Amino acid sequence: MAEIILENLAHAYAPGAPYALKPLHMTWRNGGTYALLGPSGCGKSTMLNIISGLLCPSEGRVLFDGQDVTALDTGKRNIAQVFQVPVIYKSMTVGENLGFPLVCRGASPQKIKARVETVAERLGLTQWLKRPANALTADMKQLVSLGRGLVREDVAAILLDEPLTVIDPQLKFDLRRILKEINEEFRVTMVLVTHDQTEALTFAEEIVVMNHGEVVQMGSPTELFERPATEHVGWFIGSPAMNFLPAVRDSDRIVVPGTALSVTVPAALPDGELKIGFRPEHATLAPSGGDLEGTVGRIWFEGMDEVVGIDQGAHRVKVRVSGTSPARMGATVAVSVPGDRLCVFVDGKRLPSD
Ligand SMILES: Nc1ncnc2c1ncn2[C@@H]1O[C@H](COP(=O)(O)OP(=O)(O)OP(=O)(O)O)[C@@H](O)[C@H]1O
Repeated sequence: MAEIILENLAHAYAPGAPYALKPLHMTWRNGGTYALLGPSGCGKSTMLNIISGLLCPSEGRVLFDGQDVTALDTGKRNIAQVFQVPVIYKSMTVGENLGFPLVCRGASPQKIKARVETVAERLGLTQWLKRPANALTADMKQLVSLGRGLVREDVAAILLDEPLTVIDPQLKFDLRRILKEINEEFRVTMVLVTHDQTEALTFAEEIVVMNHGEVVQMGSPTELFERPATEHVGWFIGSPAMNFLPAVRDSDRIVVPGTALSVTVPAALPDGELKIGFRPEHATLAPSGGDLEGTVGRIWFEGMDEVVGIDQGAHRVKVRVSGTSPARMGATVAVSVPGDRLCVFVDGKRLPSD
């Protein structure tokens, strides 16, 4: 288990090529759970491969518990990795697969047996231990891959590169729970790469949101939801996405024209395109009054809630309503948002409000 520091790290795949990973500096807590979240091509795998030692960064250093491991290859970093496609040794049984990392490190047969049994029990693999691993379904093979990552108690970190993609939805849910339980029990640092926000938000204590090779925000699920650093995070985290309405400065207020939505101009307001953003969860509907009025243009379900899309001028504002809303298509409705839930964005970046 290790604290991981990415010190002034950056990566370009060729001299003079644009950064695949733009310069960053961050510290990951010993025993923490982290998710690298972002769209395809944003640099998640580049960052994970630098941590695992598959890739040497073009700038900066990787430190495990203060030790510079930048030049060490994967085998010397004492990490466990689980990939998108299950990796199993076809000629071995499930039990032999699970125990293999311990065999390679010369552990005693008693130690291997005890540890394999513990991990197998955790993952629901006990009844399969003596079966050939090759006969398993893709789901089960991925469980074995995961189990091999967990069998060593001394690993610095477990790196999980989209390991749940091949897993069936119900098992996915169970596996996320199992991963969290394992983290709580063994306090091993875990890093999950995913492009699925639900996976990231339910697994990790801290999420690193990436876009175009840049870390745009690192924070807890609540921080990302309540205080998105950029418009991109507001769009990417939350379902439905945050509402954004164009705004203008009107003496000492920032206002959304044609509405009563407004925020006091902060002491320092940089020049740039202004928007006011708010979460659909923080808005409420009323028959009239409110901060803006519009026409109901769409209603759809999100789990147990209903989302009402209200057309206001050229914009559609989404309001999340618990249960079934009284709103009807084509009706005029009013939307209210508490002032402390409004966020101001300048050129896509949120102005700090606290
Ligand atoms: N070996 C390589 N050589 C050159 N460019 C690369 C290489 N690997 C990745 N890239 C580029 O680096 C950028 C980041 O890629 P990366 O694979 O890290 O993104 P990602 O977020 O993991 O994407 P995905 O979710 O699709 O795996 C992309 O523009 C990609 O084309």
